[in-house]
This record gives sequence, C-alpha cells and structure tokens, in this order.
Amino acid sequence: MGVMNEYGGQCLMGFRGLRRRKQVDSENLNINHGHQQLAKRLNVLDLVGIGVGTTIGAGVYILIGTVAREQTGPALPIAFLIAGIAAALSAICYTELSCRCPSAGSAYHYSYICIGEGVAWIIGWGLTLEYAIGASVVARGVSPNLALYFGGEGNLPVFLARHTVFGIVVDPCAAALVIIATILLCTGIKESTLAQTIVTSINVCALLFVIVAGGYLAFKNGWVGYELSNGYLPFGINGVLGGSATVFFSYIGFDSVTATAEEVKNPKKDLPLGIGISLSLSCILYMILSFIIVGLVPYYDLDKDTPISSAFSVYGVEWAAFIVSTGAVMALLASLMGSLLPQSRILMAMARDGLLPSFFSVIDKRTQVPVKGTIAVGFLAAVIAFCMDVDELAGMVSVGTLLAFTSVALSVLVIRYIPPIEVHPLASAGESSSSSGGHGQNMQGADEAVVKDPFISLGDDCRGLILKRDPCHGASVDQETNLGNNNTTGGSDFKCIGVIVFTSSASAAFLPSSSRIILCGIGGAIFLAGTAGLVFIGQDDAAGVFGHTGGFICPFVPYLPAAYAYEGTDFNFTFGSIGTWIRVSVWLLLGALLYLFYGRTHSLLLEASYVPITHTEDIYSP
Ligand SMILES: NC(=[NH2+])NCCC[C@H](N)C(=O)O
Repeated sequence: MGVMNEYGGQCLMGFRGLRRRKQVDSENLNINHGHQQLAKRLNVLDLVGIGVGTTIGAGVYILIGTVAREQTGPALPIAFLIAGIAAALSAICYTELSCRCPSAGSAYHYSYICIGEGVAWIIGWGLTLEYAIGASVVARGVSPNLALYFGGEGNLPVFLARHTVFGIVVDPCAAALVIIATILLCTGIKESTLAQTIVTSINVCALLFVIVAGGYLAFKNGWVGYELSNGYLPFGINGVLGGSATVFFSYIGFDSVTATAEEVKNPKKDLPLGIGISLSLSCILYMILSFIIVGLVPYYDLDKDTPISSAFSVYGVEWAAFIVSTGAVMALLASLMGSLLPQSRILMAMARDGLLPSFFSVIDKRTQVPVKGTIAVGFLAAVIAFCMDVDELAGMVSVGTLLAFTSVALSVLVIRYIPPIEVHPLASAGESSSSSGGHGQNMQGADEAVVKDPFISLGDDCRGLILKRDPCHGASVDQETNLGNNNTTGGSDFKCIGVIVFTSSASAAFLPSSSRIILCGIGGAIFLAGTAGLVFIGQDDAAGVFGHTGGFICPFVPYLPAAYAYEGTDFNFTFGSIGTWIRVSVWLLLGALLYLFYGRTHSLLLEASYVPITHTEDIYSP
C-alpha cells in the first residue's frame, strides 16, 4: 500500500513536472546555476546574413519546376506570396517572444516559459527533426549540383561520388559538406556568420543573375509562358493553395535567427529587424524569380529537377547552368550552417535547464561557442547524410518545423492570457535580496526568500512574494503569482479554458483525411468560438510588469497567432503522409521516454521549486 502511494505520488509529481514553467528572464537562473552566457557579438547585418542564408536554400532552385507543373501553373508567384504571408504570421509570433525572452533555445525556450516543461521537451526534441535531420536532407542535395562541373554524376571522383554499399546509397560528398559547415561553426559565431554571409551573397548574386538575364530573355521572346490558352490558373485556386503549402518549405529558416537571441548585442531592436528584413528579402526574390521563370518557359515545359538551368538551355544559354549550380551549392552550404547553428543552441538551452546532460552546455572560452554540442550535432548530421535515405526523412523535417511554429503561435496566446512570472534582469538572487530592504534573504541556498517590488510585480494587493523551497510543488509558483500580475479581467481558470478550447479546436486539423473536411469544419467552428471567447477575456497588453517590454509586440492578438496556429496545423497535415507520421510518432515517443527517465528527474526546476505564500501577513510578519 505504502509502495503504491509512493508510486502514485511519484506519478503525480511527474505530471506536475510537465506543467513546470520557467521564468521569463531565466538566464539569471542560469548564471546562478553556474552556466556561462554566450558572448553578445551579433548585429543586424549578421542576423540578416543568418536569416537569408538559412531561408534561401536550394528549395527555390528545385521546387519551382514541380510546383508550377503540377499545382500553380503561371500563378507560381501568387503561391510564393501566400506562403510568404503565412511565414510572416509565424515570424511575427517568433519576434515578440524572442524580444520578451531573449535567451538561446527559440521555440523550446518559449514553450518552457509559456506552456510547460512537457511541451517544451517535446518541442525541443522535435526540433532535432527540423535542424539535425533537416541539415542532412539539405546536404544530400550537393552531389547532383557538383556533378555538373565534372560533366555528370558518373564522372565525379571516387571519393565524392555516391556508392551503393550493402544496399545502402552512401554519399561522402554530403557528409563532407556537413563537416565543413561544422568546422566553420566551431570557429566562433562572428566568424561563422561572416562565412555564411559571404556564401549567401554569392547565392543571391546567382539569383540576381537569373532574374536579370532571365528577364531579358523572357522580354526578348515575348513572355511566352504567359501566352497560354488555358489561362493564368490552370489548376484553379486549389492548385495555388496546395502550391503555397509546398513552397512554404522555402521560407523555413527565419526561425534560426531567434535561436541566436542570446548572442545578439541589442536583441529588442536587432531581432525584429533581422527577421523582418530576411523574410522580406526572401519573399521579394522568390516572387520576382518565379515570375520570370514561368514567363520564360511555359509551366508544362519546366524541368522537374533543374527548372532554372533547363529554362536557360531552351534558349541555348547552356553556360548559365554553371552559375545556377554555383548558387545552389552556396545555398546548400549556407542553409546547412543555418540548420546546425540553432540545433547546438537548443541542445545547450536544454542542457542548461537540466533536461539533457551538461556536455551540451559547455561553452568554449576562446571561441564562445558550445563546441562539444556543435561537434556532436555535426557528427550526427554527417552520419545521417552519409548513409540514410533522406527522401524518407524529408517529410519529418516539415512536420517538426511546423510543430515548432504552431507551438510558438500558441505560446504568444498563452503569454498574453496566462502571463508567466517575469523577473527583472537585475533580480538575480543577490540583488533581489538586497533590494528587498532587509525583508529577504538570499534566494540561493536559503530555505526562504522574499523578493519585493519592483522586481516581481504582484499587484497592489500583494506587495511581495515569499518563496519556500519545496521540491514537490514546482508547478505552482507561476500559476499562483500570476493572479495579481496582469491587467486581465477574467479569472485564471476561465482563461485556461479559453486557451484549451482554442488549442483543441486547432488540433482537429490533425485528424485523418476522409473525415478531415467535416472535422476541420467542426474544428473551425469551435476555433472561431474559442477565438471569440478569447476576445472577450482581458489580456496582458504586453506592457509587461516593468512598463512597455521595449521590444516588438505581435499585433492583432488573439486573431493573428490564432490564425497561424490553425493554419499551421492544417499545413502540418498537408505535409504528413502516413509513413511520415509513424516515423514522427516513434521519434516523439522515444523523446517522451527520455524525458520520463532523464529530463523529468534532472530538471533544474525540480531542484529550484518554490512554494509561493501569498498571505501578506506571512511576508510581513516580524
Ligand atoms: N532548418 C531547416 N529546416 N532548414 C532548411 C531550410 C530550407 C530552405 N528554406 C530551403 O528552401 O532550402
């Protein structure tokens, strides 16, 4: 019986652990736990280099042929515009959170602050699909492009050519590219960003060449691609929408910028500019490029694998293929760097929080890079790129990415309606204690500590917060303190219900295809009701507890994040084949087991759990 009780108690604690939330400026906690911060060395230009470099990968060089032929016809630029708007909605959510929580970790970090440890773990774990596996998928694209310089894949030198060993196609060239990117990333954030910016500039020059030379050729030949009998929308509006879901892949990458938030000199100003400029530049380039290519050659004549070089070949400009291939190889390298970089930062953030071994959070003193984590990620990605069939894994990348994007939109909703505890940057343990005017004791190592305004604002009715160490009640600290810390008009429970109703309605889009239309309809109706419910609940207007947050604020809450979360789940569904979903589920299940047996019991929040006592007499009793 006793054992049963103990077991039941542990289970309960395990579930409570899933709801533990980090404090907003938790880098202070990290300092307190002896973790070193990354050096702040990045400015706007660097962020644009990382953003554009990661976003404009080889996707645009390859995707446009198939999408124009099978989904959009000449309306390809419209598909890029729609996908760009969808990406912008997500980017806006990312930007608010990156300004409010400027530590490393991106979607993982935001989910930990806004939703809870369980979801954060799954998002952090799921992000390996986007970044580590994404890097391998990207790297596999290199040998077909390099082959052009050698006159075909058959002529590649033995050490670069693909071989079949024991029935597995190994790709040394892809592994080599991953190793090059890893070495560059280990040299230092400023150095690797410079390399990425140079590589990206070459890629952008190649795209500009395509635009200028292609535009000239198309103009000279009367824009034959647009003189078609079957009109501008041969596959109808559905084709364009389907195409926009496919080309959404070419916008993935702006999120890498937010993963570097801790290394940015002035995050509140530079992150919004970095993300905004990267996304706008990418969208403009994609739209102009696609407008020219579908005008140069009728969409049905575009080549599926090499649409751009083949379009030039039609007019006898064979040599353009060399420029296009150079651009594609540079795009692959930059995109690869942009995938490996955030992965090492996310693992570092998870290790700092105790959810992964501290190996991943060790920062090299000279280069200021988590070198061990970077090498581990590079090694894993190189092995996958070398010997795995990445075509099968590609779907997982999109699902992993969209899971993260959706969680970020939900996090914005949560942060507005159930704001987590915000700690002023100066409120690290010692300072909070001294600022409390003698009421408190030092938080670290003490059994009790009082933290007084202005560092933690608890509203007028509660002038301070007493924290008592108690490992069993980790989840309650933020929940309780939030009651007085925002200007909401509804009760906490009501807000929780609003967010849950909304979330579950959004997830209706995950259900199987036959019933999807009906369920999406029902989901959509509940979604509208949930959103309407949220509209009537007062929200934290993002003024924060210290006045204006000073950073970018997502407009039109709850509509904008709600719309993205709904659309994100829908896009997710579009990407997922059954095989992909089985693989993703197995991966997430593995992650859940790891959390159960490692993360849950090593979490720093378990160690640093405090029970809030909000009775003022307890606080001020002599
Ligand atoms: N983190 C990632 N999933 N990176 C892949 C980015 C792909 C890139 N947008 C492209 O068009 O090729």
